[in-house]
Amino acid sequence: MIFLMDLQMMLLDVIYFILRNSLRIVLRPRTKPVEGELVLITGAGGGLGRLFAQEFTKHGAEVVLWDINSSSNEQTAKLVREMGGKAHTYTVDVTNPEDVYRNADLVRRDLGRDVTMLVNNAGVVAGARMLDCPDALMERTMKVNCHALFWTVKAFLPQMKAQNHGHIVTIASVLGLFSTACVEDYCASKFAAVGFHESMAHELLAEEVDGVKTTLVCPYIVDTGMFEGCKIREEVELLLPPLEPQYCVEQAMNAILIDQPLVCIPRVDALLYLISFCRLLPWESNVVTYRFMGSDKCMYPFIDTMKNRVSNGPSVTA
Ligand SMILES: NC(=O)C1=CN([C@@H]2O[C@H](COP(=O)(O)OP(=O)(O)OC[C@H]3O[C@@H](n4cnc5c(N)ncnc54)[C@H](OP(=O)(O)O)[C@@H]3O)[C@@H](O)[C@H]2O)C=CC1
Ligand SMILES: CC1=C(/C=C/C(C)=C/C=C/C(C)=C/C=O)C(C)(C)CCC1
Repeated sequence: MIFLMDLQMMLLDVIYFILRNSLRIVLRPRTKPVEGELVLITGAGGGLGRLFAQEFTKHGAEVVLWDINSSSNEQTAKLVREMGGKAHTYTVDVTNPEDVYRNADLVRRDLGRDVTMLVNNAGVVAGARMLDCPDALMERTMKVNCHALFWTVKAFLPQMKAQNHGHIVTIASVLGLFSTACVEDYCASKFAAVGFHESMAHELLAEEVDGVKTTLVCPYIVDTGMFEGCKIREEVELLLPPLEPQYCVEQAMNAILIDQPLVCIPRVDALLYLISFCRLLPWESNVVTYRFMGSDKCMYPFIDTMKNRVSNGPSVTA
C-alpha cells in the first residue's frame, strides 16, 4: 500500500517537474544574488574562465582566479580590477592534489573566509589522433578535465556543506553526453566529468544538503580557439554555428543564477531529448546520421590545425 502511494507521489512529482521546467523556458525564474559571494574559477587565464571572472564581477562577486599560467591569470585579474572588482590570483596546477589543497588553505588564510562558489572550468584536449598521441598528453586530458574535479571538490565542498551554502559548477561539454571521432581522450574525460558531477549532485540531495547547489554546463563548440578548425556539414553549421564565448558564458551564468542543475548551450532542450532518443536507436542509425551531418569527420580539420600549430611552433600563436 505504502509502495503504491509512494509510486503515485513520485509520478506526480515527475509530471510537476516536467511542467515546471517547460514553463521555465517561457517564464524565466528569479535569479539569485551573488553579491558578496567568493567565487573560485579554475582555468581563469583562458577564454571562458576569463569571461566567467568578468561576468561574476559584473554581478558583484569577489573572484579567486586559479590558472597554471600566471601571466594570463594576472591579465584576467587586471581586467576584473579595471571593472572595479576584487580579484585574487593563484598559480595552481589543478592536476596536482597537493598543489590544490595547499592553495585552498592559502586562499582561506589570505582572505579569511571560505570559497562559496566553485567553477571548475580548466580544460585541455590532446588534439592528435589517438594512435599518434603521446601517452602523457592523453593522461593530461584525464587529469585536467576529470581528476582535477575530485581534488577541487574535496578541497571546497566540506565548508560549503558545513554552512549549507554554496554552489559547484562543472564546465563539461556536449562531448560528455555524446561522442564523435578522433577526440577519444577528450570524450572519455568529459563523460567522466559528467558522471562525477551527477553522482556528487545525487549525494548532496540524498543527504538533504539543499543549500549547496550544482550546475552542469555542457556547451557545444565555442569560438575560443580550443577546437579551432572543427567543422560539421555547411548546411547544418548554418543552423548550429560555433558559439560566441560571451554568449556561452551568459547562458551558463543564467543557469547558475537560477540554480539550474543542467544546461546545454545552445539552450536547445530538444537537443537533450534528441541525445537520449539517439541512445535508444541502433548504433548504425547514429552512424548514418553522423555521416549526413558531417559530424563523423568534424574533428579532422581540427587535428590538422593542431598539427600545424605544433610544426609551426610559437610563430603561429605569437
Ligand atoms: N572551446 C570549446 O569549444 C569548448 C570548451 N569547453 C570546456 O570549457 C572549458 C574552458 O575552455 P576554453 O576557455 O575554450 O579553453 P582555454 O584553453 O581557452 O582555457 C583553459 C584554461 O585552463 C588552463 N589550464 C590548463 N591546464 C591547467 C591546469 N593543469 N591547471 C590549471 N589551469 C589549467 C589553461 O591554461 P594554459 O592556457 O596555460 O593551458 C587555460 O587558461 C574547458 O573545460 C573546455 O573543455 C566545453 C565545450 C566547448
Ligand atoms: C556529433 C554530432 C553533432 C556534432 C557535434 C560537434 C561537432 C560537437 C563538438 C563539440 C565540441 C568541440 C565540444 C567541446 O567541448 C551534431 C551536429 C550536433 C549532430 C549530432 C551528432
